[in-house]
Amino acid sequence: MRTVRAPATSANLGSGYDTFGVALSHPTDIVRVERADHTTIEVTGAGAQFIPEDPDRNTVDALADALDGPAHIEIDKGVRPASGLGSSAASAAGAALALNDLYDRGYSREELVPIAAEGEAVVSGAAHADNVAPALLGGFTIATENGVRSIETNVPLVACLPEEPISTREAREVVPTHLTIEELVTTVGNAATLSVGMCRSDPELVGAGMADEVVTPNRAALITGYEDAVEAAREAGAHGVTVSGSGPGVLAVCPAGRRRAVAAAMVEAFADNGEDARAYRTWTGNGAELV
Ligand SMILES: Nc1ncnc2c1ncn2[C@@H]1O[C@H](COP(=O)(O)OP(=O)(O)OP(=O)(O)O)[C@@H](O)[C@H]1O
Ligand SMILES: N[C@@H](CCO)C(=O)O
Repeated sequence: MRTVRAPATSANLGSGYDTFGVALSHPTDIVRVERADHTTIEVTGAGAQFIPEDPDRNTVDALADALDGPAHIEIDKGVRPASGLGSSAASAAGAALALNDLYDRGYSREELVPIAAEGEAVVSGAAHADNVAPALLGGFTIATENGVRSIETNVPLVACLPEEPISTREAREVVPTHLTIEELVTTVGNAATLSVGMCRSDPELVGAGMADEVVTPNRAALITGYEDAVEAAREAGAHGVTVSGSGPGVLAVCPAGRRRAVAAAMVEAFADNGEDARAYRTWTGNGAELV
């Protein structure tokens, strides 16, 4: 038996669609694996009622196949599904690390990233690695088709989750398929600024680099109360605010001492729009770990 704690993650960070991701210090999923003749899955915890235990529809079965490691897999969800905090990726990363160790497959964490990304394809239709990369490696990650890069960083964050779920599959349908050269230039500048900010653990630079006018506005339109939440967070001291992953979660970066105020302001703004929301005061964190 192996047990892994795997973190929530936030992908895109505005300017890094399908590329950037960060691990959050909490919430986390706990994944337990035990050798078995064939794979079975048991899910408990946050939003468990919305997560299929049928192996063909759960992210973790693809990993048991890829690692040739049939197992009874117990997932205790701390990361609510369809929230924008990489719920499916937390389970996939946790199962990948646990099965790799249980069956002594010897893959490095970097090598496990594309394997875990295949689990994402089961739920979103695309094997994007921007959640599984930080869930496995921790810190800030840049996932491209040429591989994944990661750096340790220390940035205060608030993740606010409205109740109304949004599925990644549906949110990918509103992403534009083309952009202008002006939009490309602006996006490159913002993404580079954000990367420098992460390298320096500088929340102000990270916040500036989160700006995005290409993907984020279309995603934001799916989230009731988004504009008000952004405005409230900024008034409370946030340096930058964006859609977390495919939403409906909203991610704010702020000075460490402003997290409580930013969290309260966002929850109140959603409530004013008739949306229940909860906020996590968190930091960039570590990747999945055996416990
Ligand atoms: N182990 C799992 N954990 C969570 N969700 C799962 C799992 N296996 C399958 N799913 C399904 O995946 C969907 C949630 O994944 P989705 O990518 O939409 O959300 P997310 O991972 O919270 O968000 P995001 O990727 O935008 O951060 C739900 O439909 C859920 O039933
Ligand atoms: N990059 C992905 C993250 C969500 O899984 C998206 O925005 O669709």
